[in-house]
Parts: sequence; structure tokens; C-alpha cells
Amino acid sequence: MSYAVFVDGQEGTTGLRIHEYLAARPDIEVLRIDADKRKDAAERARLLNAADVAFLCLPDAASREAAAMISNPKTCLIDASTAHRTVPGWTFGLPELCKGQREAIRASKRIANPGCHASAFILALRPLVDAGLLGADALVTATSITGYSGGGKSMIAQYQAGGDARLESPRPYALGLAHKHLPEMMAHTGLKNAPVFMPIVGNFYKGLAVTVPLPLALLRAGTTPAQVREALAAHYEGERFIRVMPLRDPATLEEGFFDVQACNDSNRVDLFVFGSETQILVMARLDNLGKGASGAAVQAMNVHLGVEESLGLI
Ligand SMILES: NC(=O)C1=CN([C@@H]2O[C@H](COP(=O)(O)OP(=O)(O)OC[C@H]3O[C@@H](n4cnc5c(N)ncnc54)[C@H](OP(=O)(O)O)[C@@H]3O)[C@@H](O)[C@H]2O)C=CC1
Ligand SMILES: CC(=O)N[C@@H](CCC(=O)OP(=O)(O)O)C(=O)O
Repeated sequence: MSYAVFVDGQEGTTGLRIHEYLAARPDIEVLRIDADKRKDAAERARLLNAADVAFLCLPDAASREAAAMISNPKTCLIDASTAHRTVPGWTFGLPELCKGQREAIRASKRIANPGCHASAFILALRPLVDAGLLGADALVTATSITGYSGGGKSMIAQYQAGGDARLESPRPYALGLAHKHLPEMMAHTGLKNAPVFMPIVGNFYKGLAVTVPLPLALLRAGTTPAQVREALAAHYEGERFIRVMPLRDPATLEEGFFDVQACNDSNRVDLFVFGSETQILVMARLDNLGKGASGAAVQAMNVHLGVEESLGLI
């Protein structure tokens, strides 16, 4: 069985990475758009409708435009942008989210892939909300440390041009407290309030870690750090891309520093619980271009096509 696949936005950061994954697949016929027609609406519409699966690796407005071009009921759209992540009729492309999500992705022709910070935040907290350890009305904060490729071609060019000393140190951003991932973070954890969220971009290409600090007093009375780790382990049992690390991960503590880049070049997410008598830090680490974007998009395609077990991402 062979599937026709088109990447709208094939020259962008996530689009190029998806092409690298597809190049290794004997079951995929890649449809390519001529370089001079990349933004030609008629040619994009033709290829979108010729595809069994079309990835949208575009700015939000162009993604909405592409979705409106589809007339072929067989075309499955997998959108990497922010445009459709909380829109009714679209399925959130995170198979590990909860029971039934994999089947929903398999059945859906409109799949919205999570944002990179949101993937880490949701994977860290959804199990705690589902297990009743963290109330849906909890007020939480989160920080994210991310590589600059998360900002796409323009941010990559800015960092790689060199010569701007301000870019040498980490830069907190989204200080208007309205980061575009907040709606999906709420919708897919079940939290009623937006987290106070501060991402920080650093002078490295890729890798991301979200940290959620939680006083134990914020959790169900009597909850221990070990119970939090157990809730994560139980939720993700059997999930090949999610690794729940030992409580107070000895390797990290011995090293003394957390390695934000340790999931790079994989589709893996590592989850950590560090804790004392009164507090915990829940951390989720991933490659923003792996499970944070392109790897996740290919995984969603595999789930949709029913080839998840046989065709590997690492
Ligand atoms: N980078 C990351 O880690 C992640 C990115 N995403 C999301 O994925 C999407 C793509 O991001 P990313 O690859 O980083 O962005 P880039 O800026 O690297 O690439 C976007 C591509 O889309 C092309 N494009 C823009 N408008 C149109 C149009 N109207 N028709 C056809 N092509 C168009 C651009 O063309 P040109 O080359 O001419 O500029 C560019 O090649 C975004 O919505 C982003 O938010 C999601 C998760 C993580
Ligand atoms: C460093 C940087 O700027 N990162 C991006 C996140 C990229 C991402 O997840 O993408 P979506 O745009 O698809 O949501 C940001 O925080 O806006």
C-alpha cells in the first residue's frame, strides 16, 4: 500500500524536517510543488486534494486558507500551526493524551498538532488532573527553555547571523502573558485557568524543557512526590515515546544540571518529578522539532494510517 503525501510549506523548518522523515519511507509517495509555485493557490489546492495526507507547515493564516481549499473527502490534513488546536471538528494530534485519542486520530481527517511548549506542558499535567491529584481549578505556573529553531526560519537566521551580543544569553519572552499556546494548554489538560507561562529562548538550535513547580499543598491532601510519578507512569504505560524517569532522577541530580537537549533527534518525551517534603517540580523534555513538531506530525500520520507499529520513529 502506498500513500500520496504533500507538505504545504515544504521549504520551512518543520516542512523540511518532515521531508527528511518521509524520505526513508518506502510506503510514501511524496508530492512536491515546483519552487516558483510554492505560494500559488491553485497549484497548492491541486496538490492538497491529490494527497492522502497533507501536512500544513505554514503560518496560521495560510493554514486556514489551505484547510478551506480541501474538497477531496479522502484528504487527511495534519496541521502543524496554531490555527486549529482548539477548533471543534479538529482532533488534537497527541495519541498519548488520554484513552481513545489514538482511535480519534485514526478516524479523523482533520488533525491539529500540538505546539511544542504545549505538548510538554500537557503531557506533564494531564495525568495529574485525570487522576484527581491536581484540581481543574488549580492556579499553576510554568517556564519553558527552548532552542531557537522553535521560532522558524526568521529566528534561525537571526541567531545564525551572529554579531548580536544580546542573543548570547537566554531571553525570556511572551511577557505580555498571552502566549499563543495558552488556549490549548487549558483545553487539553482540563485546567480552567491559564498557567502563568514564561518561555525562554536560548542560543542553541533545538531542545525544549517545560518545568511546572507545584507546592504539594496545591495537590490532593496527602499527595507525595512518589504518587505523582506513579500517576505519570500509569497514564503512559506502554507508550513507546514517553519515558517516565525515576523519582528525583539520580543521573540528573548527580550531574547537578538538567540537559535540555537530551531528547534531540528523537520523537521521545522524558518526564521527571523532582521533589522535597513540601514541593515538586514536574518537568517534560522533548525535541521541539521532534515530538514538538515534525516527529509528532509524522507520528499522527502513522496513527491515522494504522501503520504506527510497523514504521518507526525513534
Ligand atoms: N519550528 C518549530 O519548532 C515549530 C513550528 N510549529 C508551527 O509550524 C508552522 C510552520 O513553522 P516553521 O516551519 O517553524 O516556520 P518557517 O517560517 O520555518 O516556515 C514556514 C514556511 O511556510 C511558507 N509559507 C508562508 N506563507 C505561505 C503561503 N501562503 N503558501 C505557501 N507557503 C507559505 C514560508 O515560505 P518562505 O520560505 O517563502 O518564507 C516558509 O517556507 C507554524 O505555524 C509554526 O508555528 C509548530 C511546532 C513547532
Ligand atoms: C522559540 C519560539 O519562538 N518558539 C515558538 C513556539 C513554536 C511552536 O510550538 O509552534 P507553534 O507556532 O506551532 O505553536 C513560540 O514560542 O512562539
